Amino acid sequence: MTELTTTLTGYAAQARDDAHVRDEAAAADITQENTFDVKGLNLFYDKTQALKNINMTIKKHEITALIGPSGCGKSTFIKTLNRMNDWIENCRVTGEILFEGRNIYKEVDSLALRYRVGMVFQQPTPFPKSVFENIAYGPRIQGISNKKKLAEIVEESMHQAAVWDELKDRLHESALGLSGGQQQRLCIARTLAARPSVILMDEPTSALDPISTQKIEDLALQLKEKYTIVIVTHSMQQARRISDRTAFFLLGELLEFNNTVDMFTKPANPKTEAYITGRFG
Ligand SMILES: Nc1ncnc2c1ncn2[C@@H]1O[C@H](COP(=O)(O)OP(=O)(O)OP(=O)(O)O)[C@@H](O)[C@H]1O
Repeated sequence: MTELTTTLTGYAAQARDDAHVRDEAAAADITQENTFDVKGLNLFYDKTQALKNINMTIKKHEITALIGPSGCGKSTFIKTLNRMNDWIENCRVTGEILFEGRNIYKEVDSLALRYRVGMVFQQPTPFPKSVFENIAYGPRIQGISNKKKLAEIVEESMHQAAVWDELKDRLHESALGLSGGQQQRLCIARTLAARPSVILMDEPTSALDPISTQKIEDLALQLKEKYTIVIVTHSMQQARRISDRTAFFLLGELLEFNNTVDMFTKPANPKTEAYITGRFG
């Protein structure tokens, strides 16, 4: 099974046991200015420490880019934001992550959190189902069965993911027949259909051609009006083009975190400068 299939199967199983979490998700405090406040976060895989004392604020309706060389902890960090690391054996977290003011390990149910904090992966991961059923999957496991309502959610999500015009006549075709770029926007539509307030994107364009990449970047810029976006990227150009703030990770530490313009024009740390100018990594 792919990581995403495992994730959604996990959602479905929990959803059956745990219907009350929808109410909890809806009750989240949307008046908070910061989406995430990360305080003294450490993460260990067995005895290996992958994240070291991370302190970071992720602001609402901004795009925050996570950059750094391979193995520095970007994916590990982004997955802590919706507790996807819970499924990794021997993974231990200390410190605090507040989501909209509430501690995600103490005050928020993990399923409720994942409804609010959706994730898009590096490789598009459509299910072997129709375009429509891919997007309706999340709402269905959240308990929505009314056909008209499902059709509305599918259409709205596809509009938001800028894929409606291209795919409205292919709703009942297999999603596996779509191009990689269409599949990735379909996966974004599927994420949006679960009504999140945050979209986590882990290298969402690394498997795509330049035109599809540009479509996803344009889409991210549109989506930040309604959502908070966190994106892992190996592309300095992409971080510069679309993000409001950039976080530079090195060997599990957050070495520098600043607004993107300042980070790229006057980095404070010589190691940041060396990385963003391509001198290592
Ligand atoms: N499930 C795991 N078990 C043990 N160690 C892990 C696990 N996942 C990641 N690591 C280790 O944690 C460190 C950070 O990995 P992570 O995947 O977060 O880095 P990254 O910055 O996203 O890298 P890349 O850019 O190559 O994707 C690495 O040393 C990695 O080997």
